[in-house]
Amino acid sequence: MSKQIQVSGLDAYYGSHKAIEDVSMTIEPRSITAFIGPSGCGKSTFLRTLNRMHEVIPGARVEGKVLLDGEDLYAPDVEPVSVRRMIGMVFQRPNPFPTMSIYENVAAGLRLNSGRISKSEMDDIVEDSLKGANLWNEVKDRLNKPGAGLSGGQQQRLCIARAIAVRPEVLLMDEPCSALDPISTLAIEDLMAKLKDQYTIVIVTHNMQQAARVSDRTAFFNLAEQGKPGRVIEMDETSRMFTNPSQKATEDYITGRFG
Ligand SMILES: Nc1ncnc2c1ncn2[C@@H]1O[C@H](COP(=O)(O)OP(=O)(O)OP(=O)(O)O)[C@@H](O)[C@H]1O
Repeated sequence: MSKQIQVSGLDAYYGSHKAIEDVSMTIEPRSITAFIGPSGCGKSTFLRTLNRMHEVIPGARVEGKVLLDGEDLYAPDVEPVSVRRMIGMVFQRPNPFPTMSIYENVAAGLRLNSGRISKSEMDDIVEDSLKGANLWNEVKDRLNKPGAGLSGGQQQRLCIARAIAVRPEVLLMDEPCSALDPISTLAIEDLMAKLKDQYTIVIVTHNMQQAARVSDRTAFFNLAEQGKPGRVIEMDETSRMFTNPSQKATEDYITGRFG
């Protein structure tokens, strides 16, 4: 259930504005890759090109290649919806469907993506997904209560349960903890460490300690200069990036000298 992503020569545009340029990287399965870098350098844009969410924005487009275990995600015969099923996404603000129950929130993605599923099969998947997201014990007695009644950290784990219910290959997380308190943040980080046994995980984070704690590899994005597109300055093992980066700009960013 975990696949490699290979990106080569990727540019992403909003209309005529080129937001990122010439990004190439390999994202390994069963590992966590972190994207760091100053605001506006294109981390979220790049993340959204990996599951074809970028093109949802009118006028937005991509050039270059994204391969999932060798398969071109931008080939003409590939449906963006099937890409988004294989490569799930968790956003900055927990966004459960507010009026739906906890159970229905987890089942929602499956109902959209799969054919008929029996009640008992659905029960099993909902339970497995909530267990997978470390939320089952907290909600098992109130599955029919609204998702909006959970705490922020619980809501984010509910969104992760919803994302994994469709059994994706990859989980993209765009600052998944930035709206959470430190305890909930640690719960999500523990969960990520557990999920990486099964999934390819990519996380955008502004929190250097978080990148250092959770990720195996880190990519540092930056603008070549103001007004120019963002690019990857350096990518390496996280331990090396944070102790002995090869680029001065990486070191300056990590040590808080800019950004
Ligand atoms: N929907 C959009 N329409 C037009 N331009 C956009 C859109 N979203 C982002 N951009 C532009 O693309 C560039 C990269 O933005 P992006 O949000 O990807 O950066 P980021 O590194 O994720 O920033 P942050 O860390 O602040 O979230 C910026 O110049 C931004 O203004």
